[in-house]
Amino acid sequence: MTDIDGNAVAAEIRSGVADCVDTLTDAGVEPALATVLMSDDPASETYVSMKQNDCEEVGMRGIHVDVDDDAPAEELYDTIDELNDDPEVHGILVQLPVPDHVDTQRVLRAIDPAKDVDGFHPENVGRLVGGNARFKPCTPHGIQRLLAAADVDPEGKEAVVVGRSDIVGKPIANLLFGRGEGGNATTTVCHSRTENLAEHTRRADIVVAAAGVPEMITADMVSEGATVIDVGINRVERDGESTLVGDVDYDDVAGKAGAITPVPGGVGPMTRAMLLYNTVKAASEQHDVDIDLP
Ligand SMILES: Nc1nc(=O)c2c([nH]1)NC[C@@H]1CN(c3ccc(C(=O)N[C@@H](CCC(=O)O)C(=O)O)cc3)C=[N+]21
Repeated sequence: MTDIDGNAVAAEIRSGVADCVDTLTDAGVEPALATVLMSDDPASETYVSMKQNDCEEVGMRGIHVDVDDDAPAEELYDTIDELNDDPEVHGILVQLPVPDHVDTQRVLRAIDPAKDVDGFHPENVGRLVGGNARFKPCTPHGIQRLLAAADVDPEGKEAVVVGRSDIVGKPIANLLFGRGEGGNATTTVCHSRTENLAEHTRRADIVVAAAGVPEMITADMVSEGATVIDVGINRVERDGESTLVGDVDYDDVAGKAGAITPVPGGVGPMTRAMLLYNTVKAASEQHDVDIDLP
């Protein structure tokens, strides 16, 4: 079994992004990512600060806006409008989830599609489904890069996605069955109402676990030599301590899989790297500066 090292692949992407930042800066464009947080959840705070640290590492400008979690929803919509109108901001990410009194769909529609580096605006979702993506959503794009790094070409293979979320399950399925590099797999999407899940996953050459259920994928559910991509980030109590586990029972599955992504150090760092990638892409398109994307 090979571990697919997300930290290493992400570091390569960041290095390529840093070169793009230099090219843009030389052309007089200082690429900038704005993160917006309307939550007091400590995990969300951690993720946003990691994204800001990533910006710093590649020499990109990072702007952070905090909106009080019990402020009126209008305050978030106004913040987004201001960032849309600011020509020095190229990418906007509103950390999800937002509080219950805020309409998530309205937030996603409010972001200028040209600055929508998450790829969640309906226009960008439509383009992805139409096979003409502007910004590939960060986690699915990161997964494609991890498969490529592990020399796994999905073309003609059986891929099974477990989970049908808008941010991972749906877009990764579209990329896996779609035409183009990293696609052309025969793709099945399983979810909470799937009967005989294991029958599906056992047929898979590639399993993408994105259900949000801690360690639900066990060795009996995967075929010998399969590639297993673990998208889960679940904080659980183990022996009185809080630890991070994926949707895959790593210790069980590692002995059977051909290649597997660990948690942490697999998909997570790739999600963040592809966010930087989308931000330099956004800046290059907004200012018509050619860059060599990694
Ligand atoms: N608009 C929006 N876009 C997102 O992309 C988005 C979001 N909202 N809301 C929350 C989820 C979650 N997410 C993660 C990204 C990286 C790690 C990550 O880098 N994890 C590290 C370690 C994490 C740790 O130690 O806690 C790893 O897996 O190695 C985790 C979680 C992005 N999300």
